[in-house]
Amino acid sequence: MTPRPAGTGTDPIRDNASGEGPNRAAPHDGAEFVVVANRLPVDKEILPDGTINWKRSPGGLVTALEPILRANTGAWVGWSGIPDSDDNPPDIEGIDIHAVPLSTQEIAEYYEGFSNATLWPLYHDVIVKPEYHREWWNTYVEVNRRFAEAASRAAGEGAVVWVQDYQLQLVPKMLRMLRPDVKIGFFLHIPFPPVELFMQMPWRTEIVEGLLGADLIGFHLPGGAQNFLFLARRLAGQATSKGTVGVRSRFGVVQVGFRTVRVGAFPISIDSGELAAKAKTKKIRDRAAEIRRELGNPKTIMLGIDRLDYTKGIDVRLKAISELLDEERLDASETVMIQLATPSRERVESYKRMRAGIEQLVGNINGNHSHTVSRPVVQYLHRPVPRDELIAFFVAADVMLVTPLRDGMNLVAKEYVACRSDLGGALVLSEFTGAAAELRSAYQANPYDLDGVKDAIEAAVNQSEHEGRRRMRALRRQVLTHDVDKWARSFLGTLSENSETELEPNRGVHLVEDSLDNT
Ligand SMILES: Nc1ncnc2c1ncn2[C@@H]1O[C@H](COP(=O)(O)OP(=O)(O)O)[C@@H](O)[C@H]1O
Ligand SMILES: O=P(O)(O)OC[C@H]1O[C@H](O[C@H]2O[C@H](CO)[C@@H](O)[C@H](O)[C@H]2O)[C@H](O)[C@@H](O)[C@@H]1O
Repeated sequence: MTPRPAGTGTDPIRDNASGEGPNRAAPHDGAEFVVVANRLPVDKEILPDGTINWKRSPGGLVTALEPILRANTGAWVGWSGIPDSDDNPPDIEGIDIHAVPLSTQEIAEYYEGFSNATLWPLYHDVIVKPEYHREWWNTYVEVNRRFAEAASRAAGEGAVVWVQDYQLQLVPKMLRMLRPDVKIGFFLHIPFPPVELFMQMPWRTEIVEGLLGADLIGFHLPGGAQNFLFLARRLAGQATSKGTVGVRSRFGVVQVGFRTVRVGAFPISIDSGELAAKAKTKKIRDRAAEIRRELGNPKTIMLGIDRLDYTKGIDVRLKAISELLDEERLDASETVMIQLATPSRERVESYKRMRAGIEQLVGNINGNHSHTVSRPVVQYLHRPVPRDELIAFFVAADVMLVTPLRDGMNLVAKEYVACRSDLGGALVLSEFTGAAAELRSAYQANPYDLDGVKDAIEAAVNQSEHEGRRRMRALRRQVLTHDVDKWARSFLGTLSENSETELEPNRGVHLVEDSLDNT
C-alpha cells in the first residue's frame, strides 16, 4: 500500500468522511493503521461486585487517533498498566487491542528503571541524576523487541505504524527488520536533549540507530529535531541535511543507505474545540462558582494541575508563593492556591523524595500563613480528579501556574486557555515548556530564577481586565487553531508523502557528512 497525504480519497489514513466503515476487512489480514505506545488506551476498573470493566482512557492521543483508527481497520499495541497480567482487554469499537504483558521484573527494569530513572531524567536536563544499569538496558531491549513483534503481528501488508515515545525508541529499527513493507513513524513526546547530555548515554548509538528505522521522526520543537540530526551524523555516521528545521515544515533529512528518513517538529495539542464547548456549559460554570464559594470567596484563586513529577516545578511555584506571602506582596487572607497532583511512578526513588519535599513545603506555607484552620492557603490533593471537575477548576482559576523545569509540551497550559472563553484568567508559564514556543502572550518566566517567577505571578495577579483579555484572546487564537487533530494530520500527512521521496532522495536538500568542523 502506498500511503498518500491525509484527506485524499485513497488515503490509508482516512477520516470518517471518506465513507469507509469501521468494520471494513483489512486487505491482508491485519490492520492498515497501527499505533504502538507503552500504554493501551483502556483502563481497568474493578466494580463493587468484583466484576472487571475496561474503560476507554480519556487521553488526548486516543481522542486524536480514534477516528483515524476506526476508519482504517486500526489496531493499538500497548501494555495494560497491570503487572503480570494475562488480561486481554476487549477491542474498542473499530480498534483491535493487542496487549503486551509485562512481568513485575520487566516493569521494574524497563518502565520504572530504564524509561523513568534513565531516559526520563537524561532527556529532562538531568534535573535528577540518570542511573545507568546494564540489566535495565537489557530488559529495555527485550521489551522493545516484544512490542516490535506484536506490532509486526498486528500490521497488515503495507500498513502505517506509528510508534510513540521514549519507552519504545528501538522499535522502529526492530520492526523494519521484521516488516520491511510497512511505513513507520515515530513521535517523541518528551524533549530531545542537548547533544552534550545525550552523549552520557552508554547505549547512545543503539538508540539513534533504533530511531533511524523510522521513515519520519517527530519532535515537539525544531531544536529537538536539530539535536537529533547532529547525532545521526556523529553517532550513526549518516549524511544529513544541515539547514534549520521549521514547525511542520522544512523537514530535516537523514540518508540511511537507500532510505530517506525525515525529521521534523510537530507540536502536539489538545481537543481545544471540545474542551472550549464543555467549559461553557451551565453545569461547569455553576460548579466553578461553587468552588469559589467553597473556598470562602477569595479574591484570587491560583491553580496548579500536574502529574506529581520533579520536572513540573511544583516546588518552584510553592517557594515563589511562600516568599510573596512573606514579603506581603500576596495577601494570605485574599488568596488560595489549589494544587492538584496525580500520583505518578510512585516506586521510583526520585519521585518518593520529591513528594516528601512538596508536602513539606505545603505544610510550611499553611503553618506560617493560614489565618484559620478551616482555610489553608494551599489546598493540596494527591489524586486524579474527574475530567468535569478539572474543567471547573480551570474556569474558576484567576491565575494558572505552569512552572516546569523542563517539559516536552505541557497540555495543561493549553487546556486552561481552551477553557477561558470568558477571556478571564492569566497564565504564568515556564520558558522551558514546549508550550512556551506557541503561547507567547502568557506571563513567561525562567523557573530557575525565583525572583523572575515571583514577578510573573505578581503581574498576573494584578493585571488589569483589559490586559488580561488582550493576552487571553491571543492565547486562544493559537490554541483553538492548532488542535490535536491538526497535529495528527500534519504528522501522518508528512509520513504519507515520504514514500514519494524514496526514489528521489532529498529533493535537492544538500547533505553533509560528519566532520570536526560541522558541529
Ligand atoms: N490531578 C489530575 N487529575 C486529572 N487529570 C490530570 C491531573 N493532573 C494532570 N491531569 C491531566 O493529565 C494531562 C497531563 O498532560 P501534560 O500537561 O502534557 O503532562 P504529562 O503528560 O507529562 O503528565 C492533562 O491532560 C491534564 O489535564
Ligand atoms: O505513562 P506514565 O508513566 O504514567 O506518564 C504519563 C505520560 O507522561 C509523558 O507525557 C508527555 O507527553 C505529553 C503529550 O505529548 C506532553 O505534553 C508532556 O510534556 C510529556 O511529558 C510521557 O511522554 C508519556 O509517554 C506518558 O504516558
